[in-house]
Amino acid sequence: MVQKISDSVAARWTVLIAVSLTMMCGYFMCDVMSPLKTLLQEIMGWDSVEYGVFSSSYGWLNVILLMLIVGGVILDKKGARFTGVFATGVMLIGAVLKYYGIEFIDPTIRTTLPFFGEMRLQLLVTSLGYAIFAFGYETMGITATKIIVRWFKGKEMALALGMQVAFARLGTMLAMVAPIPIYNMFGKLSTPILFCTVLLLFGFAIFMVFVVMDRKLDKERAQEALADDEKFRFSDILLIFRNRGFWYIAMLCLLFYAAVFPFLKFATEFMIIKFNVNPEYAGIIPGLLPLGTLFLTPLFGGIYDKKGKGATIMLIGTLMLVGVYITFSITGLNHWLVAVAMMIVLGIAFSLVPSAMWPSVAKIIPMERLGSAYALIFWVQNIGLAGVPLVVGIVLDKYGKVGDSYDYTYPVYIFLALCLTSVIFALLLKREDRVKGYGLEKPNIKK
Ligand SMILES: C[C@H](N)C(=O)N[C@@H](CCCCN)C(=O)O
Repeated sequence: MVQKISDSVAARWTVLIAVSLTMMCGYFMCDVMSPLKTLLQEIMGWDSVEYGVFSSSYGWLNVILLMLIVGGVILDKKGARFTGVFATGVMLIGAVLKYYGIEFIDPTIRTTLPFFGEMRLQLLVTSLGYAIFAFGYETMGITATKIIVRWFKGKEMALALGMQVAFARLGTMLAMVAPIPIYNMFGKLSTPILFCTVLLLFGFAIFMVFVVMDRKLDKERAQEALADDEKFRFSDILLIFRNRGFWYIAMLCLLFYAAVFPFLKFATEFMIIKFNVNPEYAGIIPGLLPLGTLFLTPLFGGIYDKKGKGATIMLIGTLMLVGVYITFSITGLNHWLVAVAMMIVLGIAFSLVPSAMWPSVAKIIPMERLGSAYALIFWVQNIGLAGVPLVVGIVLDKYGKVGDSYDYTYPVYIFLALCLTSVIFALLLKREDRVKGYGLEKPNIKK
């Protein structure tokens, strides 16, 4: 008897690896500029506000123009194969524009824009590139999540989602560790971006493996005449909006991620200033964060699959993050070993919450609305990812300037406030689960 592709362990893990590799390349590109903040300042003359504007351009299309929601609708209407190819193509276009901005535009040329006023042309073009990239990247993120749920539901779903996040962290780790050595080797700020762009091309090619396999799965499902559980209806969005559990998890996602990813954008400089780490190696300490999550996210995902306790896992993760920022806020604690220890704790927290959060969405929202639900959650989350770096950049510039350097006290308070609020939403989610019986505390694998 020929084995069905939907039952094949090898097939679903091949799909997972292909999709995860594509995403990994995206994660590399997403944070490649973070370790270069100080160099952007020294070589191009960008200040912290300009760096904040660049980082917040992540949300220009996704949040302000609602393109991320459009991405979710495209996914639910056109399917994962089309959307994945489209999104990866968009990432590539954005990456090329970002490279062009840094490599070819003279940083002293200024331009005037309605609303924005006067700004560097280089900053504008690079930010536009980043905004376009972010649209493709986030759309690919929801696509990858839906693909994994489709191939793994009722099986090792949290482990698979955890593995995808692990690959993603590998991309972030590369972004923390590789740009400065690449810059030192070639002497150009644009070379790390070029390097990522070439990797993205590789990611595009590898996604085709998924396309081929998913076509086979579609044929098989058509023969079995499965229900049209993946058709999108606009009324679905309203149903999602009315779900309180959805809002708790979306708010938790917004606050928790806003306390981690935007911190990474400043982490290299923070290590240099607060912990006196040599700038040459300063990217290595934040690079420890993704390194830990690489192994722990699938581990915690596996625990959730087998033992449950999803809501508790998220609560513990948020509490650990609070501990990290309290430690960062203590003035006298500035030995580099403290930084290393806190990055490890942050890594554990950053494994706990995502490992339980993403599979939990699939327990709160039914499959046919999942693409839109993930898109909405990503949209809410993007408000923080785009807004917090801008706020931090402005706060640093206005209140943190100490000569040529910065005092990070207020930014640390901002991150602390975010994770303290995330604890409240983790508690609310746990209570809602008890009331509504979503099964967040139950295992994912059905016996
Ligand atoms: C940044 C992106 N919107 C995001 O939230 N990524 C998550 C992973 C979500 C997908 C899980 N399959 C992350 O933790 O990086």
